Amino acid sequence: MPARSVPPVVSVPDTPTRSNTQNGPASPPGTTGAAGGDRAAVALGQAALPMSAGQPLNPEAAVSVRGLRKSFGRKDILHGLDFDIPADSIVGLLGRNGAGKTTALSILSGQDPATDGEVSVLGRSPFEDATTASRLCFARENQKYPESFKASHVLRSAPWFFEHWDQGFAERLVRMFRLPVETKIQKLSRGQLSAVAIVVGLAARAPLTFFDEPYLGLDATARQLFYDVMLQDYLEHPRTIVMSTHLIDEAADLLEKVLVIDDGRILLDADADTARTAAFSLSGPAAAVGQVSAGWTALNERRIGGLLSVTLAGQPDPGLAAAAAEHHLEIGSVGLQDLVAAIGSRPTDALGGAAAETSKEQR
Ligand SMILES: Nc1ncnc2c1ncn2[C@@H]1O[C@H](COP(=O)(O)OP(=O)(O)OP(=O)(O)O)[C@@H](O)[C@H]1O
Repeated sequence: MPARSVPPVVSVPDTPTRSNTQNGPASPPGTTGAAGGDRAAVALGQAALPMSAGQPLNPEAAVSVRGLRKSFGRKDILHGLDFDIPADSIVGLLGRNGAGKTTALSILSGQDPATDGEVSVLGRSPFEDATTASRLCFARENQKYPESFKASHVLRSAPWFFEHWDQGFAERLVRMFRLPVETKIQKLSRGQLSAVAIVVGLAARAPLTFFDEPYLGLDATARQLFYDVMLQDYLEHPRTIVMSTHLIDEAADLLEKVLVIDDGRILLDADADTARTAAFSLSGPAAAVGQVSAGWTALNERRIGGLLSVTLAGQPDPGLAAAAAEHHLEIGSVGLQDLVAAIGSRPTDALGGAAAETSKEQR
């Protein structure tokens, strides 16, 4: 049986990924002969797939991006992104190191020009636009400040930049994060620099806030404090918050929508609930896992000795559940972190290769 590369179900809408009729072995007990890839694509759903190109900008969205490209010299970093960020939501921009998250945020915040494409932020083109700049806050730990600046200077000057700045809230945050406001910023630890960014990002109450990995250097207690206080303040003062993060499971409960970016491409664009049910795991003896998962789209696999765990797109149907039970295989849920790791772990030009290899080895 020839191995076949499986198209990237998470980034190619409506593409059947495999058909048992064409490729697979006999259907496992309890399953039909219908294409598992179709099932998986349906289960991932349109809501989980990246937006298709060619749609007009969405005037209702806080951020609307079409065909966004960015190159540095000859190096292409963003390869034509299409996505919307709904107003009054908390959105996670998720992806591995070097995926292009900061590059995208720099463009959305107007600090960098796009190489190509359309970008609408709060209804305007953001690059070097003073109106947009006055309505957004880009909070990051490596923000540049004048050499002599202390956090107290930052907090005193913030009201000039942010119309909705809440000084009392800023002071409460300073106490919560134990920020030494009279120490020069240059002397602050990485965690304290993150705390400065968090205080500014939250107390600014900007209509649109970008947090770029806001937790760098923060201990677990401080990170939880940040998530709690952000959610509380967001509920009291709804606004649009976009947070790039690697610590996905920590932040998962906050997120209403997730955008997964990898190698400058959007791999997943989904509301968080859809993403949480976009995949499941199947584990047990490798041969049985291979047999039962044949026809399903494998996003990732882990092998330890003779045991295999595969992450499969979609949700288990009764046929798969029965086959898994018969072979004493374990079906598990896949959290957001694992889903992102699974879809981001495959080479972009070989998505599905792991699945094909898995199936091949079984035959
Ligand atoms: N000014 C620049 N010149 C050349 N290449 C750049 C520049 N800025 C970023 N890059 C490259 O663009 C790619 C994406 O970087 P970016 O910082 O956007 O990734 P990221 O997803 O934020 O990563 P991380 O999670 O590690 O912060 C990387 O390969 C990086 O080396």
